[in-house]
Amino acid sequence: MTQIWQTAVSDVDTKKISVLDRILIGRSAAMQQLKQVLSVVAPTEAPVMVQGETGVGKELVCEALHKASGRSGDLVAVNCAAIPADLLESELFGHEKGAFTGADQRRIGRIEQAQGGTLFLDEIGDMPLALQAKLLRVLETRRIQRVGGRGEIDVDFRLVTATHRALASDAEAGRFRSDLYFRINVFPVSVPSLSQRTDDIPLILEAMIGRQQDRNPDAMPPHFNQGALRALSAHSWPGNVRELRNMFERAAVLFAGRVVTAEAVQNVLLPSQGMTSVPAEPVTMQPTIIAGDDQDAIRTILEAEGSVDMRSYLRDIEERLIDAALRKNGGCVSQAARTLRLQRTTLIEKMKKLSITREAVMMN
Ligand SMILES: Nc1ncnc2c1ncn2[C@@H]1O[C@H](COP(=O)(O)OP(=O)(O)OP(=O)(O)O)[C@@H](O)[C@H]1O
Repeated sequence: MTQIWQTAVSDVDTKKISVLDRILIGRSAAMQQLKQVLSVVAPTEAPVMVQGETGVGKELVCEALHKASGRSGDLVAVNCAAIPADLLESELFGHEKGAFTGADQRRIGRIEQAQGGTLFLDEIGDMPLALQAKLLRVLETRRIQRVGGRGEIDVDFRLVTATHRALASDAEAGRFRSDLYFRINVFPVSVPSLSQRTDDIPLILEAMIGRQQDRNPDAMPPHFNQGALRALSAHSWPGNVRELRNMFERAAVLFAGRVVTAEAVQNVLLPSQGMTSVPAEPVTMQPTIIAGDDQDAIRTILEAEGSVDMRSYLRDIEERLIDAALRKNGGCVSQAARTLRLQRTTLIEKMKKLSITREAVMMN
């Protein structure tokens, strides 16, 4: 940390740190440094660009930043890569009734919804160039015009962005507007990868067990012994905390109420070295690949245990797919249903049955 930063963070607000601690689990040096930086920048209006590998917790950092900001409005998240380019403008800016075929009523866009709060533009590197120009204008004038609207509306929101792309090189190559890049990259924040903070794994697992018990107080959590924790620390975690969460969800089904050993980690929970096959977004994979991945684990567990609770296993897979589809589509149930190739009503029924709400999914 530079001298300037040391001076800035020496006076951090402990209340803000505790808000950040509740959301961002981890006491490693890398996480503590990140939380100190966030506590300084949270109450300001500076646009923040969150950088980091896939699954590292960029969206969670945005949530933490919003909660610690003291802003009274909502946190509104838009995944620019998940919304078709031709719909993104009206999603962000809203539209007036009759603005285009199918616009049978006025719709308030996400930017207006973030009034007084925080607008999180995830995967901003995937935003079409024409829309980038419109966003730049909003950031400069703090006004928007709904699609098909005449008047301008004042907007007050804090912008947080994230991307998996190398935006600086995209800007140099003309794939991303460099003026917008400089406007949004006022405060870059880098989230450390899980392999840089393996000390945090036990705490994160503890939090996951706590969350599982909140959801289902009768669930018997798996217990990771010291050997298992050492095996988890030695793993390379290319999918970061999302990969850890997926591993935990397997453990919760396959080792409910039982001890997880190093052997179980290596042979069942993280069977291939490096685990490069772990999906960043399980929902984007073909069903046969999901089945293939889990098949090895199921075969091993059947050999070791003689049985597996099929209903609970299938329920877990359904929950994971619905969770991932809702996240991928920014909480929109109709789009999530399309992603899962289900009728909207079927998805709603399944969500009710599994006690999944889009609000809970988007908050986690
Ligand atoms: N420090 C943490 N403590 C607890 N859970 C975490 C932490 N960091 C990430 N997670 C969990 O890991 C999962 C992935 O996090 P998130 O979606 O924020 O990652 P991301 O960096 O935005 O991923 P992507 O680049 O793919 O969009 C989420 O379930 C999140 O709750």
